[in-house]
Amino acid sequence: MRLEIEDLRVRFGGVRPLDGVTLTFDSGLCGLIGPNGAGKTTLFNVLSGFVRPVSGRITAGGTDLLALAPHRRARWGLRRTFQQEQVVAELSAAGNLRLAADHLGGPDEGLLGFCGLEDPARPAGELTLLERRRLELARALVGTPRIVLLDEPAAGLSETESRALAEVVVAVPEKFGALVVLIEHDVALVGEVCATTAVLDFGRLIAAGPTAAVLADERVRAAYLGEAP
Ligand SMILES: Nc1ncnc2c1ncn2[C@@H]1O[C@H](COP(=O)(O)OP(=O)(O)OP(=O)(O)O)[C@@H](O)[C@H]1O
Repeated sequence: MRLEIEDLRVRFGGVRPLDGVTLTFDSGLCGLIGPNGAGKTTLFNVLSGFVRPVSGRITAGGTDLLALAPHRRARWGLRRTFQQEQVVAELSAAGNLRLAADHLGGPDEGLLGFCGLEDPARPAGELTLLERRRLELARALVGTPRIVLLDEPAAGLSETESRALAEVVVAVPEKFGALVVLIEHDVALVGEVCATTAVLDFGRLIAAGPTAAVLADERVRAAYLGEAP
């Protein structure tokens, strides 16, 4: 599933969170990194339809994504998670999944198990942070996901927990045939799990390609890792 973004521009008053971004995500698990305020979440918001760009084109597997209303993008197979938790504490894990599946089809019997949640009956409010993140991921995989946007799913998790969650994330592209874009602050984790990575800085793309080369790029080190070029 190829996602092509062309000359994308977003303005919030005088702020330009995306300032002419052209970028292709090809397939598999792709990293999206950059300093705070670089425009990563805004890009997800444009892709999922929460923010309308002033100009640009987005084509996903040949479909003009911007021409589709947000709910039609979801039905088409666009999924995302948010930085703020979406799970309902009073509902069971399975109940949360059913809620997400209401308009999107499914849920698949094995989805919670695939995400590492063994007890579908447990209320979400009793789950650990890692388990809730597993549930958020499961919610983003209901129906037929074609593009899955994950906005810092490992935020607040320990290193061990992040790796445990990443184990599931890396298995998503093959299992579902979906493109996964992962926003992640832990650059080491991105280096471990993402074959390709794109870097935003001040609303512009400063590097993209094979992750190892991108992380070694001088502009990336200067902008993102705080090292002098
Ligand atoms: N609704 C909004 N109104 C005005 N400015 C906004 C709005 N949303 C985001 N911004 C600004 O747009 C820029 C990009 O923000 P965005 O959240 O996309 O960055 P980010 O790369 O996801 O950052 P972080 O890593 O901190 O989540 C920032 O300068 C932010 O303050």
